[in-house]
Amino acid sequence: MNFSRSHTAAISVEGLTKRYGRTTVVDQLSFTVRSGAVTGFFGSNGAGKTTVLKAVAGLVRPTAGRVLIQGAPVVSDARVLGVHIEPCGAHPGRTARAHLRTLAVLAGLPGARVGEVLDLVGLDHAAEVRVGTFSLGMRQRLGLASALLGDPEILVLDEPVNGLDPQAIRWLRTLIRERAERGGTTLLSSHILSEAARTVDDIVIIDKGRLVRSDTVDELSQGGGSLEDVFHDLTGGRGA
Ligand SMILES: Nc1ncnc2c1ncn2[C@@H]1O[C@H](COP(=O)(O)OP(=O)(O)OP(=O)(O)O)[C@@H](O)[C@H]1O
Repeated sequence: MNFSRSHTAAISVEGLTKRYGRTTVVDQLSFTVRSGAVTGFFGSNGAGKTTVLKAVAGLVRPTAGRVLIQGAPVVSDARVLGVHIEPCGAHPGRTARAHLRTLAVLAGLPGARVGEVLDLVGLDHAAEVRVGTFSLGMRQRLGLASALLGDPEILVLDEPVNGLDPQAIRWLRTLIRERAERGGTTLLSSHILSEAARTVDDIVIIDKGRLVRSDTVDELSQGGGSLEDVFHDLTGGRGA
């Protein structure tokens, strides 16, 4: 099914600030994620990416500022927003199928969707296996399955290729690009800049919780630099 193409930004982060005690981890951050585009979200370790993605998902309450999803305050409709941020929250003693079934019931989604997403992420053979025995890559696949349950218009993924084997990385890239062809929006963080550069349309780079660059990949490449070069220039070579 195609997603409705809206002129509104899929996600607007407006003056987002998050402090833990006296430490400011996200500092007046503003950026938008275009509807129907794939946006890569980059920053060094500890730059604040996961905190921002959690705020987008409604899992972290901003100290100041706000996040809008399709122009409205944070939503919990699995058909609009699907999120995968590790840990995926599955009880180690439950099977993958039981975990997804519970999520489907809570989200009001048809039970048949569970088998579909297990197939989609290549976990059909492990559906009855307890999650506690899963490898990192299998946990990532389960997290992706959870996020994809509602075939959401907007997908938010925190380092989704972490732990995936080369076939799975290629599969995920194809899935994200096919979603974009249907008008689906994806915001993903990654440290693997060369892989991300093959997948994304737009980039957002943060450093110490602040925006340092928001651009399209086309504009970036017109400047002559690779994503990796630009990242290292803007973050002082601290590594992705
Ligand atoms: N619940 C919390 N309480 C206190 N500090 C926190 C909390 N969550 C995150 N932080 C701190 O906020 C900063 C940003 O963390 P965050 O996980 O958002 O960074 P990141 O860019 O995702 O890093 P990485 O690339 O290493 O995953 C870090 O210094 C982290 O220690």
